Amino acid sequence: MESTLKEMRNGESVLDMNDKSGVGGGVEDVYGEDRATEDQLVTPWSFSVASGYSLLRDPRYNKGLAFTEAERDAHYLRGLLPPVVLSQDLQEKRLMHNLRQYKVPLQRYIAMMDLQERNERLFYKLLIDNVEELLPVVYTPTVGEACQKYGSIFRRPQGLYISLKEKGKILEVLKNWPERNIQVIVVTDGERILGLGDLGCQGMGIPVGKLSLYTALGGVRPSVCLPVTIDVGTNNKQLLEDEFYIGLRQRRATGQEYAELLDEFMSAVKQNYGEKVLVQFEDFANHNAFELLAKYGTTHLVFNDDIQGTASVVLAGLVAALRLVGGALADHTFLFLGAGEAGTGIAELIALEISKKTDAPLEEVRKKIWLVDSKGLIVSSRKESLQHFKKPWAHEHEPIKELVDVVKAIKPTVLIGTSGVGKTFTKDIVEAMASLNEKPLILALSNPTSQSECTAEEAYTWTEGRAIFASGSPFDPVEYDGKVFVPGQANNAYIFPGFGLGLIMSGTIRVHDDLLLAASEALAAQVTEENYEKRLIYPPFSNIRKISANIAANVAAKAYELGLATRLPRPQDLVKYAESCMYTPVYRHYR
Ligand SMILES: O=C([O-])CC(=O)C(=O)O
Ligand SMILES: [Mg+2]
Repeated sequence: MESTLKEMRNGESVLDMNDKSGVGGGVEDVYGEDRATEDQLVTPWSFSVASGYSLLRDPRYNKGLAFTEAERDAHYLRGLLPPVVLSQDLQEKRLMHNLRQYKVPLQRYIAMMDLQERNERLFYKLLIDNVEELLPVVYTPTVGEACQKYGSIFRRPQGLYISLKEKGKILEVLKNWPERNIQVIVVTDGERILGLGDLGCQGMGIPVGKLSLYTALGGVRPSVCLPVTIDVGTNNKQLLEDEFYIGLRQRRATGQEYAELLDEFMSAVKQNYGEKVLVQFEDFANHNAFELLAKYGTTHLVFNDDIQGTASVVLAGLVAALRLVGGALADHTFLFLGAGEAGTGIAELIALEISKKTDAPLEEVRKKIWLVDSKGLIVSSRKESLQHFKKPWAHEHEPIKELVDVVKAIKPTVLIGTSGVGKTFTKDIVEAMASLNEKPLILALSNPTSQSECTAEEAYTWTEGRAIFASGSPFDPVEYDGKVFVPGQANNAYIFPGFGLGLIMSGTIRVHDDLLLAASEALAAQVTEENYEKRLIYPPFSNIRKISANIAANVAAKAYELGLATRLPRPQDLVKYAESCMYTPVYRHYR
């Protein structure tokens, strides 16, 4: 009862299908999709071609009520569907209507995940066409709550789970995944999920969500994306006692045991997918995040979104904000609350940018950037007891404990929150910023919304409408004194999809800091006059596919310039090329 399912491409541009180096490239199989070449197909099981009943249950090919009469005849679907044939647009309208009936964000999340598992193209069509409405559902902030409750809302598994039980067998585990041609992996060990802490194995929501954005915002096709959660246990007592917890019920393995599992994973990835697969580290705890990036940065194509992606997006916002506050970056004084991955990552990229622009040595430039951690202002007298990533920021100053006193002493023009702790920019702190600056620049970056250092409304009201504000999680526009201010979302979702697309489409083999600067520059260039009028320092997400194409092009251009790109010859028009590589979610016709 098997039919051969062939797709006629309906206007979607697909990369040169015989060129495995391209985005989603590979060899066409009966699906008209790209699977691996024969010699790569060393699977423990074999593919079968879906038709009839199983076609309806294959989310990658299912179209539900949109199967045409001819398709219903050719693929044994007669009688398995009610008589009506709907257009994809009408399916979208119906689903959006249903989704809006749910008042509880988590219900919307579950409905979206169900759709992803049922009809992938329709899922991406909804997400792309309604990006501003649905981003907060499949991503920050709702994804945070979903991870907290992942065990009880668990339905079909998504992504690949690699736990201590799989030690010694990780290569085999990778081969269990149905796709051979993988180009982007997002991996977490769940130890620091957003600002919510250790969620263990339930952190899987994060790689799944991030990769949905790779496809929706960056146009990387879903079949080449692989979400991975490494489960080495959790130190979250509540989860360990939760009868619905889905992970290993033990405390976290550390030290050599941890390092060995990660090492086996990284080797298996390279062995199975080659050296051009991008591995994005997400939501690891500080110590591991910095170590893994340093360890694998020279041997693999790795990117830490929380350190590098966040840095690039924040730098873009700061550069854009100069249009509103005036001066050059070098004229500003920066103060961070939080000296972890995001804080030190952003600080370092700002310093690098200023140093390149002014020819001043990095050590000099760093002196205008101050960081506060849980013990207060980081100063040189603390140097011995500091973790290595904080040391560059230990400047000469007397110790100060309270943030409000630090603000008064350092007199920053820019205040950035990256501590993962909510409500820490209190009224007195924001007022102190307002008394020091005509237009105080305040970024409350911690996620999800519950961990935001202050709300948009607080930032505008406490500064009498003078603040330039952006936040990691989305806030609605705020009306103050007859004016409407639109807070920007300084979220790495602006950067990583386009950044990853740029790396993949150029066959780049290593991430370099200059590529992050190229991404920032491209993002900042997308902010328009109309945005600035609303005090917005990021372009709206509704234009994200165009923004991503521009980021991808600028990143690829820099990679070619640095000799890191292996896809030759270099395409002439990189923006056009990026656009031509992007996945579109319109249905294909099956013959
Ligand atoms: O997921 C987000 O919204 C941004 C991010 O990487 C984090 O907060 O860890
Ligand atoms: Mg993250």
